[in-house]
Amino acid sequence: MNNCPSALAEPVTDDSHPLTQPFTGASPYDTYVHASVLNSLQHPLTEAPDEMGFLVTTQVMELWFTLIVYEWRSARVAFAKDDLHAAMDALVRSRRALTALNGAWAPIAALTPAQFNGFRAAFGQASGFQSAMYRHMEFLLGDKSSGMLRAHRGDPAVHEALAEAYREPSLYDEVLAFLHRQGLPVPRSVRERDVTSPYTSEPGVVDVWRHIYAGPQHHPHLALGELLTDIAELVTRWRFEHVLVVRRAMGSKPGSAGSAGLAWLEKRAARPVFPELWEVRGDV
Ligand code: HEM
Ligand SMILES: N[C@@H](CC(=O)c1ccccc1NC=O)C(=O)O
Repeated sequence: MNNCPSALAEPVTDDSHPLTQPFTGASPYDTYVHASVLNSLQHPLTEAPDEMGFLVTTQVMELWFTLIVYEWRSARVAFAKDDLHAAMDALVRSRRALTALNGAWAPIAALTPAQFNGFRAAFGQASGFQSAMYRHMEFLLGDKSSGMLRAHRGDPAVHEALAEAYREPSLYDEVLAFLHRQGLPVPRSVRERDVTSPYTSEPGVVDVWRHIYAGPQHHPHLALGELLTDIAELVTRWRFEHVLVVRRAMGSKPGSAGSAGLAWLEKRAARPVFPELWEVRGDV
């Protein structure tokens, strides 16, 4: 900290200015942020002018995935402790991160097939399909899949982190357990379900949300339902934006990971997140 009241008024080009005195070693900024590490991780494989934007966009999205996973895991812990305020605070932070994530498409949203082809061959079989942090997000949403976990077996550290998320209850499982402890009749079959199986819509859970949505409009449980709906919508918007970017850059060619490409992604994007929160709307 600089306590000299006149320091900011002096021209910073002056060699004696306190703001421009050299640091010893790395700056405190770099020590904290590791900007020099982050900014040394861009290694395009071609001279194609659009590759850097594609690489940085992907890296930026990975960082947002990390933050979203962090917030959902915090929310899950808070629900387990019946701390609705802490859980909602984490979910609100995750909603802002999701909004930023979705804004991150901009640099690559209008790649032409020729621009994308300029570097596509260079990354071989690499694909966002192999993103462990994206898969962690899906597992937290309840989208469990032993096959998607198995794909990471070759990388033990990554596999173990994902395997833990696979074995643990999802964020939505913890929300339903919380609502049950709040006195709402979440069916036993849901509370005692095998949490490693993918979550699918349950009529008894639609009933719980119907009770909440038909009740007082300023109840905290309804605010929770709306916050989860915002999150579900933003995840679905990310998936549909991805579909549009893919359609524009490569049409219906097969994907680099070996999927059918567009048709496969369209099917995945159509899966509802927190299904009962969408079904209940037709019942209120
Ligand atoms: C021009 C841009 C992009 C194209 C053409 C593209 C294309 C594809 C395709 C075809 C797939 C299907 C899997 C395969 O067979 O490869 C896929 C999956 C995926 N991509 Fe991209 N992608 C693009 C940008 C991104 C970016 C920036 C991210 C951010 C990390 C990303 C994340 C993912 C994820 C997470 C999946 C798996 C989706 C799932 O499992 O449902 N993609 N992408
Ligand atoms: N699946 C894409 C490749 C791809 O998207 C990708 C390749 C390397 C690093 C990140 C990627 N991002 C997202 O899928 C394709 O089929 O071309």
